[in-house]
Amino acid sequence: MALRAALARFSAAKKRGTRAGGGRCEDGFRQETVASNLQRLTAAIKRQKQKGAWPKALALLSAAARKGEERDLVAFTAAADVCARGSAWKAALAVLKELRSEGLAPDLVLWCALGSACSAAAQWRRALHLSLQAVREECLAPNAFSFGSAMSACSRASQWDKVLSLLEEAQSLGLANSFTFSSAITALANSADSESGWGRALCLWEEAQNAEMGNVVTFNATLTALERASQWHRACELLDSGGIRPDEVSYSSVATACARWHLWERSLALLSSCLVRPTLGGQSCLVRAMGHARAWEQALHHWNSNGLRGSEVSASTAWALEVAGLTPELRTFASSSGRKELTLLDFVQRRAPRGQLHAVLNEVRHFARKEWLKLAAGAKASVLRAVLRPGDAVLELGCFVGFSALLAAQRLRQLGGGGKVVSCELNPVSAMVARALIAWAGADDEVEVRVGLASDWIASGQLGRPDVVILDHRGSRYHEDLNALEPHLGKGARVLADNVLSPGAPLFLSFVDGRYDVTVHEVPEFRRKGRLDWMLLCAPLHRHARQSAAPAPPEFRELSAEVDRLCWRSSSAKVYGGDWQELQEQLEPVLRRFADARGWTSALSPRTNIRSPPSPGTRLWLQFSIVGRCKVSIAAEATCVEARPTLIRVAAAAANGAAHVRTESQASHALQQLEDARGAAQGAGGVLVLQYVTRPGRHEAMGQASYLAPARLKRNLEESWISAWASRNHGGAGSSDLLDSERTAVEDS
Ligand SMILES: C[S@@+](CC[C@H](N)C(=O)[O-])C[C@H]1O[C@@H](n2cnc3c(N)ncnc32)[C@H](O)[C@@H]1O
Repeated sequence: MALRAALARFSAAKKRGTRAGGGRCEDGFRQETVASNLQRLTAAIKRQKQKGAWPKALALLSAAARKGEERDLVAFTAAADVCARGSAWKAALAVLKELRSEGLAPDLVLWCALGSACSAAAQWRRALHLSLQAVREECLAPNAFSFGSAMSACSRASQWDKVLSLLEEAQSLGLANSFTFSSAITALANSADSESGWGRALCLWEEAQNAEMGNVVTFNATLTALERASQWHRACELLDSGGIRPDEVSYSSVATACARWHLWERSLALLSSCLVRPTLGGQSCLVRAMGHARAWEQALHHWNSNGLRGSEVSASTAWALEVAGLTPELRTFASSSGRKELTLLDFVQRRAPRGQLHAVLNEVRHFARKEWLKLAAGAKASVLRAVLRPGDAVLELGCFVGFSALLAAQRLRQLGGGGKVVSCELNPVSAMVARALIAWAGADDEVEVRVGLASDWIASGQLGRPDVVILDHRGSRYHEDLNALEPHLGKGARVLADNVLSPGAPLFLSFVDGRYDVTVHEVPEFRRKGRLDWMLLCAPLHRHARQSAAPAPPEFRELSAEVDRLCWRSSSAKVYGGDWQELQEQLEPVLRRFADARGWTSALSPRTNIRSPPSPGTRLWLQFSIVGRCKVSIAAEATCVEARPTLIRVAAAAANGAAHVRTESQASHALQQLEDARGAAQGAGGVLVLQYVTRPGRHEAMGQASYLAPARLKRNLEESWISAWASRNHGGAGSSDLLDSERTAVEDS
């Protein structure tokens, strides 16, 4: 509005100037400058949208304010749009605040942008409020777009009941359109109950058609609902019904529906009749269907003749060959990404002597200290090692470059040899590097890497009967893949799931409840200062004690969708640290409550055989760094509160301990004490599970000091000491204003 007013003033001034003989008056010149500054500012902000670079957009707004330049509703709306693209809902709300402080009032377009920002960040309640309620509070009337935006937010969060009631409301207000119908049908397609939702989706599609509100987007949403519910014949019928001209998405959905039933010939015919290039997802499904039918020649031909090199279809093609017993040259299927993995291979081969497994592992760790790699190293490696028993058949989902697979092989050797590790990896470059490293380490008899989706390998029935399953691929898939694996699990099987707390696997946590005996190991994340993670060790309960899997709570589904979204986004674009932190702050209390209520969090040390456990009440000298939220180093006297053959649990007072470590000499003194404690623990032949108490009676995060090597201990201690100092002096992260992390990011940018 302000921009429109400015432009109106500008053109009036211009007209006056023309009538006065063509010369510009001073006021006209000023108006022109204002208008052109505004245009420039808005254009600069809009340029950030593609990358979702919201800190830059906010910085541009701030810079304009600093220079005393005018900012109007259009510029603020553009900034909110960029925030929506970057899923930065807090930043979007900051834009609203700033707009109001300028004396401007938001319009419907801005409310929709704010709603979209919340929707993109899986904040569906906020999105609903901003798109509809807040609009009404401002005495504005929501339009069809407001409803569509609210519905798509609820749909993304799997709130399908809410979506359907919003559709009814929109219909009663005469505001339903193709967008609202598409949102409702998409919600049904995404519903956990898609098996029964497809009928409802078809009805809505007919309703939309009758009201002349059906378009290709609504049509495709209906096809997707049918595809997800495995209704391939109904999907084919709808495609042929002639109501709408199908596009590449329509063909790909139906082809995917057929491919799910391994009807690859039908799927191929559909994709071939599509005039535009079918989606990569559809082609990937087709090639996988060919793989399941062992039609590897057709898979290879399709991949070759459709120019699919370097695309996501490559992994499926490589899998189709491997599952048929062939060993394709993985380099052919590798895309250009994977520079880091190839550099790692070169690094290790230059430094570790061939055939020395131990040296290879060390060099991978060494490399990971310079360039971050997503490895289960450090304390996680100790948990992994402790789970293994002599002769175990290990199945790992998520091999990456083979670090944890090699660790498992090393442990099996230490346990007397025998056993085997099979590890699945989706990415051909990572799988290729893993194979090369395994061969270099001389462990190719013990470790086998399979390229392709874990679910495809499980469905192929070629993974044997594992004793130990390591889940380290994609948190949102753990429960489905484990469910498919269950019939193949050996007696006394153990399942070790990594990354359950960070980035998080809420659906898995819900899946194992009542079906597995669960222990949570809380461990520091490798090379991620201050971040704790959970490794879950799960043993299947006896058939009679086992409950059938209950549907996950809605909150868990929402959180899982958000974790997936951030992980997905981080593979192709920058995800700001604040976004991860915010997600973690939402996720952690929910998962902790769930695990605490079931008594899973009383961490059990996986190491067994403590020869002479101290009796309860014994005093032990301890020091350890708490790498959780509090970020304090502790040098403390502790009391043994429990001792079992597998565990020594101690309690220490954090406040006392923290006070000890203020100077460097105190830090080194504390380090010495920690070394003593470590020695004491090892002397007893066991593992210390350390607890600290922040409030009397309240036990929180645990660390496992005796797992840590002295050099690492020293680093941890010093780092934690510094951060403890920083948080004491600067107020700490926990108490910060809602928008602090965004502000910092803006300043950084
Ligand atoms: C965290 S890394 C694994 C790290 C490895 N376990 C280690 O500690 O050395 C996860 C890997 O899983 C792979 N992945 C993701 N989804 C997958 C799937 N559905 N099937 C197989 N591998 C998958 C990714 O490509 C990635 O390399």
